[in-house]
Amino acid sequence: MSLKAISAKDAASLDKDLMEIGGWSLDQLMELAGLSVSQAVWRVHPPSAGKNVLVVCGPGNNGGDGLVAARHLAHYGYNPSVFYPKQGKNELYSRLRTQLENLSIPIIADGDAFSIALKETSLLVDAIFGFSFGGPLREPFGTVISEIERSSVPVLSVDAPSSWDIATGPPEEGPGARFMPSALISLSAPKPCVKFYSGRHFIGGRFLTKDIAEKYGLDLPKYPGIDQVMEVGVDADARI
Ligand SMILES: NC(=O)C1=CN([C@@H]2O[C@H](COP(=O)(O)OP(=O)(O)OC[C@H]3O[C@@H](n4cnc5c(N)ncnc54)[C@H](O)[C@@H]3O)[C@@H](O)[C@H]2O)[C@H](O)CC1
Ligand SMILES: [K+]
Repeated sequence: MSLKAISAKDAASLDKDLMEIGGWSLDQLMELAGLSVSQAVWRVHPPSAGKNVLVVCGPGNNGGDGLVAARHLAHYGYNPSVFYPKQGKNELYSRLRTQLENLSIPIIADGDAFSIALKETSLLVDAIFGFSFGGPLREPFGTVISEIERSSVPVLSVDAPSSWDIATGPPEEGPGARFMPSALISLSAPKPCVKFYSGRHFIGGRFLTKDIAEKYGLDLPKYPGIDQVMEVGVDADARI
């Protein structure tokens, strides 16, 4: 099956609609997004495949999804750790950090500790940037993406492969030019850059209503049963 993609501009507008018209708070959306991420992790990498999961979080809401996912992963029996080099400043992120600390989930901010954690993990969750990424990578993220590219650890990207332009995909050169995660979970709807992606593809964020899907011309995924994720297809799979 294929799902219609949503541009970065429309994705931001859809989130605004959910919050301003739909009665949602950001915490709620992020909780469901992060829950979906944790379920996608379980699908691609059950604990029997290795319990160490390194969640790399960026400074925005994509990073927030990663913080939520790390908490759920701990409750599922994984040993998550979080690399959070540029920590989001607002109260929402600070509450999410407290929740992780109360589960004794290590939160590291230092590049050397990240290099060590990368060698010890069996899966990396890329929650660095989502649909608001733009322009050349600013440090420390160029170095971080280069290290991830060089490593052989499988990667699940949240919403978009970090460093890829949301519309035009991987950069032609530099960090990210060879970045191809083995799994991707698109939230609400695939982003246009999914056409450059090959690997397992999931959709998550089970909160869209029929009205909002129609307003943005999106498909409502038919999630099976109580699942928060649905596998879309083995190959890049989106109509734009
Ligand atoms: N509807 C949903 O499914 C929901 C999805 N969510 C997630 O939110 C992100 C989008 O979050 P946003 O805060 O708008 O932006 P990002 O996290 O993508 O990044 C912003 C962050 O990154 C910095 N930045 C941007 N470009 C660069 C660069 N070139 N170099 C370095 N840093 C950069 C910028 O300064 C900001 O700090 C979406 O993708 C989903 O994952 C929500 O959870 C809610 C519901
Ligand atoms: K990402």
